[in-house]
Amino acid sequence: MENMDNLELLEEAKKARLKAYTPYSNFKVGAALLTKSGKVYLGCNIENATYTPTNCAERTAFFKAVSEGEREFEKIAIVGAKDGEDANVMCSPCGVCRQVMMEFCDPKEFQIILANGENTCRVMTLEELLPCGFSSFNLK
Ligand SMILES: O=c1ccn([C@H]2C[C@H](O)[C@@H](CO)O2)c(=O)[nH]1
Ligand SMILES: [Zn+2]
Repeated sequence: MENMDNLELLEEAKKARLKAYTPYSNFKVGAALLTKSGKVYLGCNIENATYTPTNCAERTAFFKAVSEGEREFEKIAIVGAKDGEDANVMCSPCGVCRQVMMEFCDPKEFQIILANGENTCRVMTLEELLPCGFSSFNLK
């Protein structure tokens, strides 16, 4: 699936969203992460009764991929909404997830695909979502 387009990736994110474990917020998120080699890793949010250990969909997808040896990423599609509401509403990644993306992605190249109400999407670079981000380059 090397040339997977943004709408196809969004469809994968919607499938991932069906697996979300959200008994506390009822806000379900799905993410589909495309590697440079063309593989797709899906993630959903996973909540916890003590709240803090909750993992976002985006980080689930990244951690699954990284734990399988992946290090190079092209783009991620994200869909999120309350149960029973339109999942094509724009759900942008939280600050913690943006920082995790910063660890593995070129901020000028990595694309974040957000769905909107018409099921078309807005595409932003990581740099646009996390300007002046801190990364391993700062520690060199
Ligand atoms: O981009 C986002 C924003 C929120 N959440 C999750 C965390 C929590 O389970 C719920 C409400 O914040 O949505 C994500 O997975 N990704
Ligand atoms: Zn997050």
